[in-house]
Amino acid sequence: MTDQINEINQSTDSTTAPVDMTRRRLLGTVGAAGAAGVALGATGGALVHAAVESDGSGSPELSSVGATEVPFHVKHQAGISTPLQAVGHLIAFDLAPGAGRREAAALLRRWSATAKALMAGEPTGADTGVALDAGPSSLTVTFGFGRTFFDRTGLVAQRPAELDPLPDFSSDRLDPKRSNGDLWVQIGADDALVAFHALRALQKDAGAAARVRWQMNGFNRTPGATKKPMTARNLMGQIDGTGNPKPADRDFEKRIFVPDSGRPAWMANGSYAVVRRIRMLLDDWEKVPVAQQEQVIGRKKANGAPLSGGTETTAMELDKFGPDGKLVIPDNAHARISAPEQNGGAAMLRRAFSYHDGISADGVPDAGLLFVAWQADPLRGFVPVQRKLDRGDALSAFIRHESSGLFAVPGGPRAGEYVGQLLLES
Ligand SMILES: C=CC1=C(C)c2cc3[nH]c(cc4nc(cc5[nH]c(cc1n2)c(C)c5CCC(=O)O)C(CCC(=O)O)=C4C)c(C)c3C=C
Ligand SMILES: [Fe+2]
Repeated sequence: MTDQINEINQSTDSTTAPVDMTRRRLLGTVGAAGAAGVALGATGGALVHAAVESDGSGSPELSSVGATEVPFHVKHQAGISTPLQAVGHLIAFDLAPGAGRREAAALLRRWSATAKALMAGEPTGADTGVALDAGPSSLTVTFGFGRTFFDRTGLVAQRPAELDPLPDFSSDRLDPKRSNGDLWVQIGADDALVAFHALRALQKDAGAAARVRWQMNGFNRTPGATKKPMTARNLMGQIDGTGNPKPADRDFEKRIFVPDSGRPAWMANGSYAVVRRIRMLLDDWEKVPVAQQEQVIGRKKANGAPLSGGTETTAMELDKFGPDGKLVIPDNAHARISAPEQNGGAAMLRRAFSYHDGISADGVPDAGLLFVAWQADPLRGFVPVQRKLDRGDALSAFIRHESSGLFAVPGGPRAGEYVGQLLLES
């Protein structure tokens, strides 16, 4: 068994190329989810692995989540339908004064080369050594363009209408300094050092061309931490991600990605990311009895099952009444209001990270959700749902939207190309 090569196709996502584990020579593979090691995350899958590796030195090495590699050259950029990782960094950049299209093209070329190397577990030119010893750890780096990018680069004619500003919502408490940005980078990895290493490398690549506008750091449960595969929990303790469109759904591609023939042409196979930093008012939430918390969401806290009965994956019965004559899933329950059938089919892929930035000046936890919603068109995904939530969601008493961004994320680069090449060389 010493030289056995285990190839495991981690992906439950038909739109993402298989994750490559061939670079590790494994003695054995023992997944917490069983030999195939497939676990459900918020987006429908997260690999759990624990394995013993021999490097020929006689000392066995533990090789676990670190061995998993997500490919860079794929139809859709990695980090959209990729299983949710344990660590995330979201960073927005503004082009520096004087930097235009030429500088932006050079930057995206540098960023793409760095992302490709790091996602393969390879060092970069001036490597800091922070990620030495670790494998790729499911690292993904995803790049997007904000509305202002097109003004700065003289590419307004190429700007998609989908990047029109999001409407104002009555419950918004947005900080403009932590909102929007010319460029957006999402980093995800199952190892914090690997994620930090990528973050530093990409920040250095920015050089004189772009400056960090804002940065947010998030996390999720570590793959393998639960006994069996589970959807993620958020900092309110709820199972969060159950109702997400699944890659196996017939209309998944259509809902989440711009078609191959879509317009503008440079956005073919791309997607639009709505990013909201949503503070959770945890001191208030944690005083609410669990039964009442469940009424707020419309699902059981322990297992995510709808209040109408069944298990996590049972469909909600929105018309079911209890013996008291009341709807068992209240009419202001978050899961009811946000359900596609209540919103003309509007759906999005929610791929969030939790965040915790300590205690804020007012003495309460600065913690919540780095909400990232993916869709082919924000006007048929996030916007109608948030409009409805804004009008009467029971959850709104316990959350506060503090920043917002909307980014056009082009399709994955073909071999030899960099991300956004079709736009920048159009
Ligand atoms: C505008 C979109 C949404 C925002 C903003 C949002 C914030 C938010 N949600 C939770 C917790 C849960 N959300 C759940 C379901 C759910 N939420 C949205 C949309 C937004 N949520 C959708 C489309 C759905 C799915 C509805 C469905 O198809 O049934 C759930 C239930 C479990 C699940 O399906 O994921 C929870 C829990 C928080 C804490 C939050 C802001 C901090
Ligand atoms: Fe939600």
